[in-house]
Amino acid sequence: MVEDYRPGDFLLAGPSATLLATGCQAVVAEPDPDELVARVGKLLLDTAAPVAVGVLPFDGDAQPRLVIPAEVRRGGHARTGPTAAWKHAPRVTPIPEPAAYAHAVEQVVRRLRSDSGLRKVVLARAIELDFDDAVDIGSLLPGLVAANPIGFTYAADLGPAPGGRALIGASPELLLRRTGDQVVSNPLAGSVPRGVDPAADEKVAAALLASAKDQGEHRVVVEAVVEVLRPFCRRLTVPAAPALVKTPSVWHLSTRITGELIDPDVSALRLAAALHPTPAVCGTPTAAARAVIAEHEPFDRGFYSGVVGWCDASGDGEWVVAIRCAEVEAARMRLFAGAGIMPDSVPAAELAETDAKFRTLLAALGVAL
Ligand SMILES: C=C(O[C@H]1C=CC=C(C(=O)O)[C@@H]1O)C(=O)O
Repeated sequence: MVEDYRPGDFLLAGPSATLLATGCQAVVAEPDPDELVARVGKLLLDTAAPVAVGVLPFDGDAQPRLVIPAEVRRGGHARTGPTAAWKHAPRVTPIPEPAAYAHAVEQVVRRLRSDSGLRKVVLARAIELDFDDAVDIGSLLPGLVAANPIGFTYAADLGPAPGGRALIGASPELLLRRTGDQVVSNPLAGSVPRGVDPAADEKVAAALLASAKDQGEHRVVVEAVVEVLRPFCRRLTVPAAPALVKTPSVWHLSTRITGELIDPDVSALRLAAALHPTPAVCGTPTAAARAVIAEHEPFDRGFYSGVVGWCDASGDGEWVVAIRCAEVEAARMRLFAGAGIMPDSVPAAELAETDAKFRTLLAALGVAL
């Protein structure tokens, strides 16, 4: 099914299910979450479409893009495919330069140490890749799925632009899945680049699990997710300590939170909108962290660190955090990667972590930094 993706389609290929949506009956771009949920719900009933699909941006005032597709195909875990071979290396423009990012981390660390009200800020950087020819997203997706079997590979159309505009990525982070009255959220935070050989890899993973800085960085995310979900759930199960999960390039601390809804009419989209943005992509407290991000990131995040997924008329759905991704427009790709900054963060380590996060897409592109 992944091989059938065409520009303009929506794809979400996860560990157990794949969804490919084509065509467009309607678009909802309403930023107000309550209004968005209501409009999508009404359109799903009016059109009898099986699902709505799309993306919410990082910025709460910006327009989301949810689509009622014309046709939807669903299957199990996607089959894997070969990595695309790129003929020419792209021109690479970091935004900002790596040294400037490290400097910004240093300034945010200083701020976190002096402002007791601010606990965590996620600071991101971008890399622009300019190719000679328009990027063929369809040829990238099979390799991305193959390389990220436990993650969620996605491609979402971002609306009209000459040559199209899309968000593509492979996220390891499930924001929210609702199946009937059962909900699951699997926040990730606290990361380290994978080791170069098995022994080194084991060592960095053990160090991550033992790191007070990473445990603290993870804890604020779990606390925030629990605080949002608690009022909606009659039962919420939260493991006492995080587990380790790995992507091909990064180890993460991970907590799988499960719950049972009090009111099964609360949709997956409503819950995802309530959770977004968690401190895994923004910080704590949210408003203060947003302000620090606006001050230090020299670009608009757009849909990076937003939410991507689907929901149906019954309220079921699956929404993942839009990370390890790039916005693609014609021959240009803008890749994003962020890291959770804590008062004891080391700028060089956060820079290395974002480098490793970029590798999710760079590996699929066959591009080395
Ligand atoms: C913000 C990103 O990752 C988040 C998810 C997992 C681990 C993270 C971390 O350890 O900083 C981030 O919170 C990103 O990949 O751009």
